[in-house]
Amino acid sequence: MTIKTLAIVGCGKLATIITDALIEGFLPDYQLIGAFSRTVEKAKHIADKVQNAESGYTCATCNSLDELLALKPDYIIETASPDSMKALALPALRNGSSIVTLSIGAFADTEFYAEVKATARENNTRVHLVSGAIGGFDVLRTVSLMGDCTATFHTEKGPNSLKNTAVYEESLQTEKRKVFEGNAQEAIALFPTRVNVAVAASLASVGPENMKVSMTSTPGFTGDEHRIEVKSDQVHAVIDVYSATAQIAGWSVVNTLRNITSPIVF
Ligand SMILES: NC(=O)C1=CN([C@@H]2O[C@H](COP(=O)(O)OP(=O)(O)OC[C@H]3O[C@@H](n4cnc5c(N)ncnc54)[C@H](OP(=O)(O)O)[C@@H]3O)[C@@H](O)[C@H]2O)C=CC1
Ligand SMILES: O=C([O-])CC(=O)C(=O)O
Repeated sequence: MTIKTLAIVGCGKLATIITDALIEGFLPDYQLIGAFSRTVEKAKHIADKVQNAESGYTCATCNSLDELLALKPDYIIETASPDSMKALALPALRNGSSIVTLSIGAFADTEFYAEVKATARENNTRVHLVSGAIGGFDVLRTVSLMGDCTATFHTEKGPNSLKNTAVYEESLQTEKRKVFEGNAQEAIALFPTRVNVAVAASLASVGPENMKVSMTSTPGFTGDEHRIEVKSDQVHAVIDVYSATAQIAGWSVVNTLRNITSPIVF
């Protein structure tokens, strides 16, 4: 197996988990050669981790996306935001870099999604939508291939994780309430970095316009509880995932990268 090169865009909490996993030996088929983030110190923090691990190669702190693209990485890990994914996807694919992304909400824009698919195909590159804080893409995709089906996504969060969103009110600290009902496109428009999972599940099944999404705020609730349900005339599948923190999303990138180079593919 030849070594694949990686670069990371968006050097926050999840990028740190992925970098630490690489340093700890979970990604032996990869070298992390570049990091870029809105705040350059954060990119430097990631690059320094790799340098300090004496990995025998250089990880560059990039001052712009163009600088990162110039490194011609085989894979770009996107752990920034749906907006940043929108800005980098087409230039990265045209550059010959495949993408592993957590900000799947970017693909709620169906025109953009179609353009990304066409560009990846033209450039012999791929976009990997990681399972993130959920799972079950296999069953969602399989059931939707078999014929008509319906799919719903419900998420439960604590009020503190809704602060700085349009639905937040102090009363949520004491009252349990449904704070959102709509489709996956409407959900990601209202919560741009909190329901990437709903868009991901919709793309794996009925599409962002047809996925019914709801969100409940529960006082004192810690973490996220996601329930995805897909129903057809033959199959009824329920996928429940509770996570106390978003760490599972970082590890899902590690899992996807391992799958890419593994002789056995899940
Ligand atoms: N699919 C899933 O299950 C999940 C997906 N996510 C997605 O992953 C992303 C990362 O999560 P997390 O690590 O917790 O978030 P953090 O806020 O810890 O890290 C994101 C980093 O990306 C940087 N950033 C933001 N926008 C840009 C941009 N346009 N260009 C370059 N850098 C940028 C931020 O910079 P600065 O420091 O300057 O703010 C920050 O350092 C989330 O925004 C969300 O979209 C998260 C959880 C689950
Ligand atoms: O962490 C989660 O449960 C989900 C999340 O932030 C996202 O999908 O963007």
